[in-house]
Amino acid sequence: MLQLTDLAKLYGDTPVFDHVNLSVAPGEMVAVLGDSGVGKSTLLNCIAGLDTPSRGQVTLDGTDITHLPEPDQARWRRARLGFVFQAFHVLPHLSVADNVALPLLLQGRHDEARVAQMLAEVGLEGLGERAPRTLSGGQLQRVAIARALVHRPALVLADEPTGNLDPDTAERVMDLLAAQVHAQGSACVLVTHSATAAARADRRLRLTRHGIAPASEGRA
Ligand SMILES: Nc1ncnc2c1ncn2[C@@H]1O[C@H](COP(=O)(O)OP(=O)(O)OP(=O)(O)O)[C@@H](O)[C@H]1O
Repeated sequence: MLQLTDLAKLYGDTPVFDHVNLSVAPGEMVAVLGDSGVGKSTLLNCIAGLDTPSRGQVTLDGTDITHLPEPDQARWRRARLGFVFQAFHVLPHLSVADNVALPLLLQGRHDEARVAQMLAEVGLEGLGERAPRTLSGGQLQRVAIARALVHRPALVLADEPTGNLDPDTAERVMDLLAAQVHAQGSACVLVTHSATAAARADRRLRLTRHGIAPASEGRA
């Protein structure tokens, strides 16, 4: 269970966001919508420990991430977190399979069967030896999803994962992400501008300067 308690990020006296309270259950996908610049990416980075909140707490399964010393936080990220980005961030000099294997290798684990299973789950069976540059955008995002989930993380953070994809591919990628998150029981926070992508989430919330609240339907 992911828990954000009274989380705030300020620059000087100016809040980007404040009073963010949120619980995300295992296997639940929550979409965070909000105007451009309201701090959605900053919120994800604060949850991941890549940015420091000015106030409040992030806990995952009872562990307070916000106040872990950096080496422990990095270990926590490697073991418990999967991240999917808009720009895929697939490493160009590694094969597709080696990209997917990366989170396992960073923990000193070799598990070819698990990598093959993930490639099959995202519909990339047989493409493991290919170089990323030979794949389409939709296929690259499938690689990124397989990589984000291969180590069975408790928490998956997705920042505009369909932002670089055409509408049909975006729908298929979101179906895949939602199915994987549900099947593996990971809590997932999805940041998106896309109403279609947000529709795949179990809940939709809107981030404002003053907090986070259920999004009114019909407004992305
Ligand atoms: N050093 C800084 N000083 C003051 N404000 C900053 C600083 N760095 C970032 N900001 C502000 O923090 C806000 C958060 O930006 P962020 O990228 O998280 O928003 P976003 O909701 O993800 O935007 P978008 O939807 O456009 O990607 C922005 O309004 C930005 O201007």
